[in-house]
Amino acid sequence: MECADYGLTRKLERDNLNLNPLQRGGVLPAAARKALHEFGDGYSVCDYCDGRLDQVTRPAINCFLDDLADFTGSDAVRTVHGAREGKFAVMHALCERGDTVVVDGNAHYTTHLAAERNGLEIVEVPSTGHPSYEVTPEAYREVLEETIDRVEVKLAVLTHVDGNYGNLTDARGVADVCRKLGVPLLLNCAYSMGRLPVNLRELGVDFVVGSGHKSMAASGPIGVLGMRSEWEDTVLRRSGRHEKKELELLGCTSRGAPLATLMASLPYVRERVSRWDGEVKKTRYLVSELEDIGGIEQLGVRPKEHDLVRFETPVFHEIAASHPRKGFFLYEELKKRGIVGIRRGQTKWFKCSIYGMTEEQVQYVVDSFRDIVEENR
Ligand SMILES: Cc1ncc(COP(=O)(O)O)c(C=O)c1O
Repeated sequence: MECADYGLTRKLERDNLNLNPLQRGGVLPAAARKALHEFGDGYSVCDYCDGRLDQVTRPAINCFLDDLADFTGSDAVRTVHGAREGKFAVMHALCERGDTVVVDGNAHYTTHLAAERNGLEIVEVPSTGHPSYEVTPEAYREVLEETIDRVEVKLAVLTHVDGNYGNLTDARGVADVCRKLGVPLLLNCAYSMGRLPVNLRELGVDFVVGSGHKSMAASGPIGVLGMRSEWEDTVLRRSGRHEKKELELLGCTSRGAPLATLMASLPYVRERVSRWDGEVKKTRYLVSELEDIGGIEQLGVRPKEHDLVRFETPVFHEIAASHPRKGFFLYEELKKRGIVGIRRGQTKWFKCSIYGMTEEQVQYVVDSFRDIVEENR
């Protein structure tokens, strides 16, 4: 049945309240949906190209990149296919095979893969472990100093907000450490740029990467790579054969709808970032209400500084043990109430986000969890 049309519908996930953190920051506003339709054809932004994507004036990609540089506090900015491609490009430009990079213990798998594909050795800065899993500037300093005693460290990578616990790291603190030790720092902002204020200059980092489809209301795949001017010659160096083309970007990155949606969403994203404090407040409310039910506990740093929350949920695990639907009961009870995004069959823990929901919707989510516990305990 699904194979006939390849199952190309996501009505369930789109029309219900979706708690999956991955899905909350990439929802398109009306202007981006219009741009998606307008620029859906193949090379749709290339009608008036003179050889460089970042210099196209119709649509005004050149002006958009100036605005994006301003938005991220970068000297130079380019679009890439995703946060991972941004990390890969910087590692590729700065490092040789066999070089060493230092990354935090909460790094996303794509940081590891970018390093692995570049043939780099990874040294990890451990987190504090259960229950807060915090990565501190102090731990960063210790690992960097130890590593620098042995080998040259070509690059440090810090996950601004990680995808497991939603911990917001002290980027400025880590940047101070890196600057003192002479190591360039790339900040992975996949879960922050487009949700909360991120400014390369103010944070004192060398590079920022963002993810359009994760946190910037773009259809994707698309990402953002911002840098200080001193890295432009290295990261944006040109091809020997095709003098206009930037080598690390393989000439051009996204050439159509993903870029058009990112562009259309920038004014909306700029505005929503200014309301970040309200998002944090809603998330803290969710945590306090769910913990109040009993048998539900937030992991990660407290109080929350980001909308992604990981909960340990022994109460749901205990219910599952004697429930006729076993571990599937939670997914099914939520679905009955129009809530999706918690993995089927999973009851020991879950990750969720209420980013962008109204206060009424948040209250509905809270009440639903409370009812499910009361009706099944
Ligand atoms: C912290 C973090 N970094 C990077 C990524 C990957 O982003 P992209 O899909 O833009 O490469 C993710 C995606 O889940 C993430 O959570």
